[in-house]
Amino acid sequence: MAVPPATGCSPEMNVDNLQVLRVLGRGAMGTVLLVHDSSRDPSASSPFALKVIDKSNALTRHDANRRARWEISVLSRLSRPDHPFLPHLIGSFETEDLIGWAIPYCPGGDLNDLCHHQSDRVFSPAVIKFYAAEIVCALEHLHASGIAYRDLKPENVLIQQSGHVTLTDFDLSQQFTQKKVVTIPLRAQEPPTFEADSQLKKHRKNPIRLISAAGDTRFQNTKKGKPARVSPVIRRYLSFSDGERSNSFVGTEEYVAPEIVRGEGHEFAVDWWALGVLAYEMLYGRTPFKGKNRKETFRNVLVKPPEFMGKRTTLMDLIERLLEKDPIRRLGYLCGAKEIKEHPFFRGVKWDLLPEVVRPPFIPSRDDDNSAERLRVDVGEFFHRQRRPPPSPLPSPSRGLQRSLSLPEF
Ligand SMILES: Nc1ncnc2c1ncn2[C@@H]1O[C@H](COP(=O)(O)OP(=O)(O)OP(=O)(O)O)[C@@H](O)[C@H]1O
Repeated sequence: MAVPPATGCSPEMNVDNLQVLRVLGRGAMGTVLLVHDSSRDPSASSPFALKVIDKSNALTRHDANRRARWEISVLSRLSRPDHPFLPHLIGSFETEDLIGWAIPYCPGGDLNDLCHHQSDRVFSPAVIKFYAAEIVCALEHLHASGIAYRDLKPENVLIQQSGHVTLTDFDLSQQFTQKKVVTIPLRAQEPPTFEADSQLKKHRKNPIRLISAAGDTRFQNTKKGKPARVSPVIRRYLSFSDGERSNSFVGTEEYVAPEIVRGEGHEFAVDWWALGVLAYEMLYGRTPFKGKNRKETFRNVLVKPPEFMGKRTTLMDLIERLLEKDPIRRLGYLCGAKEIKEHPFFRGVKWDLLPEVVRPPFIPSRDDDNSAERLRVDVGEFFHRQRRPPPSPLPSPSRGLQRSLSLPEF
C-alpha cells in the first residue's frame, strides 16, 4: 500500500498559525487538540480538531508516522465528495518533529460518553435506530470506496454540533482494491430461543485495542495493543472463493469478528459484526462477548451465541443476524448495507433524509464549550512543553521547615 507524504494530498497548513485551545483527547497514537488558525480566524469562532503525532516519541515512532500518513490519505479520499457522517480533511502539515491533520470538531463527545450520561447507560430502541442508521450509511460509503473500517466502537463514533454522528480514527482501516462478488446463497437460520430477564446495566471497562500482524506489517511494533494470543492461527483462504482479504489481526478486543480471531482472511463483513456488537451494547449497556480475560472473550466471540433478555424484538433479530459467526451467513455479507437497510428494524427510516433530521436524540450545548478554559499556545510550543521532563519535586513544607530549623546547628 503506497503511503503518500503527509501533506501530499491535502491543503497544507502553516503550523505557526495554529493555536491550541485545549486537549480533546489522547489516543495510543497521538494527541487530538482543539485549535484555531490565528491568521484566518483570530477570534477562534470556528475551531477544528487537530490530530498530532509527535515523531520524536520513542513509544510511537516505529510506525505512527506510517499510520498517520495512511489516515491522512484515507481522509483526503473521504473528502471527495464529503459524506455527512464521515470527517473530511481540512488540511495537514508536517515538520521535523510533528505530523498533524485537521478535521471538523465534534463537540458532543463520543457515543461511549453519551451512553454513560444515560440514567441506566442504555439507549431506547428509537435512539439506537437513529445512531445505527447513520453508522450504516457511513460504513456503506466507506465500503463503496473500497475501505474496511475495522475499528467500529462507541469511542470512535463522535457527535457533531448538529447531533449527527461522525466516525473517526481510520488508522486501522484497510483499502481493498477488488470488489467482492459472491454467489453463495445464505442458509436459512433456526429462530433462537430467549430467556426473560431484566436488562443488564453493567458497563464494559476500557477495551484493549489489539493489533497483532499476521502478514500486515503496517500494524507491527505498535504501542496500541499487545499481540493477540490466539493459536493456532489457521488461514482458510479457500473457504472464500472470491475477493481480496486481509489476514492481519486488528481491532478492539470486544468488537473483533470471529474470522479475525481465527486468523482467517477478512474483509468488509467485520464492520457489520462490529455494528452488531455496538447495537447490543447500546441496548444492554454491555458488550455481548466480554469474558474475564482476553482468552475467554475470544472464546466467547468464537462459540458463544449472544444472550438476549426480554421480549423478542426486531432489534434483537438484527443484532443476531449481524453477530452471525460465519461471515458468509452474516447480514451484509452478500449485498452490503442494502441488506441491512432492508431489515424490519429499520422500517420507516427515510435513508436519504437522515442528514436532514433536525432533532437528533442529543444535541450538544454550545455553552459547555465556550465555558471551557482555553490554553492559547501554539502547536509547536505545546509539544515542546510536553517533551520537557517534569520539574523535580519541591521540598515539602515540613521538610523545608526541618532544614531551616536545623540550620543553626551548622
Ligand atoms: N473531531 C474530533 N472532535 C472532538 N474530539 C475528537 C475528535 N477527534 C478525536 N477526538 C477525541 O480524541 C480522542 C482520540 O482520538 P483518536 O481515537 O482519533 O486518536 P487515536 O490516537 O487514534 O486513538 P486510539 O487510541 O483510539 O487509536 C477521541 O476519543 C475523542 O475523544
